[in-house]
Amino acid sequence: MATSEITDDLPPEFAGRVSAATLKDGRALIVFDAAGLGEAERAAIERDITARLSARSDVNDVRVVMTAERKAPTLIAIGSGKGGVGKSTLTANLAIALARQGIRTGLVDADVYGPSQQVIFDAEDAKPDARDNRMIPVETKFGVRMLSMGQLVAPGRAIAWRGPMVGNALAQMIDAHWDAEDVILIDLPPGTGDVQLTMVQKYKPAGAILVSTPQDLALIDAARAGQFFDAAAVPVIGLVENMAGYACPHCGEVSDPFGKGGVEAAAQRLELPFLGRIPLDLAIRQGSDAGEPPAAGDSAQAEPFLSIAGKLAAWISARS
Ligand SMILES: Nc1ncnc2c1ncn2[C@@H]1O[C@H](COP(=O)(O)OP(=O)(O)OP(=O)(O)O)[C@@H](O)[C@H]1O
Repeated sequence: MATSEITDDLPPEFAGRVSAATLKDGRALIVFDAAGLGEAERAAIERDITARLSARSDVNDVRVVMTAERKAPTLIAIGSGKGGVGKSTLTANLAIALARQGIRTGLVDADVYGPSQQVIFDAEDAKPDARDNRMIPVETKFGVRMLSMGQLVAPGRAIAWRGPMVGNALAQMIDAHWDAEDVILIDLPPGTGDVQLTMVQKYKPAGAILVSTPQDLALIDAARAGQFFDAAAVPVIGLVENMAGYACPHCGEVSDPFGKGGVEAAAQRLELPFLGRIPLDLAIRQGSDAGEPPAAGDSAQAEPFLSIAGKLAAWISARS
């Protein structure tokens, strides 16, 4: 659906103030520059836009974002000491869970070595547009807009990038048109490399969440990543244990292939909050691979993500 078709339904005097108008899967998003307008006038315009667009048969949800007094979105980094521990899975599901709690959430996939968010979000073919030389995040069907390293380069090429290119790509994604978001989750590559350095030097996140499996080695690396954020004065919001407790789909018996409780014990030792435990569950992997992240549904697999998102939301609201 062409953008001009939704703006056609708005009064002509709004034209100069509408900085973005998109319609995807029935969800209309209008970003309105409300500079200089009073509270009552802004509210009246918001009501007017909502009423006009809701009247369309192809619209079932309208979001109007007034931009004049917007603060920059809160950046939250999701990191891990080593790869493959479920950082991307956690980031995607947390973003969706936050959005379900009414927090306008975006996602930046900065995992240069293995960007995977387009797959999880079922947005593999989406390519971001640009306006005023800045990228426009891609809409997804989960109410979370996103940008990914995987959208900037051909598959498999990113791994050859060197520091400055990585920093540049990160800058493009963070400086994009995040006009509609209050919070942006950043899926970092594992470890403490170029992306993390650029992040803390140029785009210091408000806080970081670290994810680890309960294995000793993963935990040692997670502690190291924690020290890195600590040294950069980025508060660690807490630790998440992933892939703990495997429930056999056949007999239901719960076993602990990587041990259990190690992350909670490590959090205690490091004097960091423990945010929750996500079981090793085939349905989580299958949902991610199929572009159906569990946090978007109401299955038991959604529950740990919703609970951790609730703690993150509380942390964010306590600091603002
Ligand atoms: N709790 C879980 N239960 C089952 N499978 C999981 C779970 N968490 C993650 N996975 C699966 O494990 C694999 C690795 O997860 P993911 O890509 O999220 O890890 P990562 O830490 O981001 O890895 P990388 O750093 O390599 O990108 C994926 O196939 C994912 O679907």
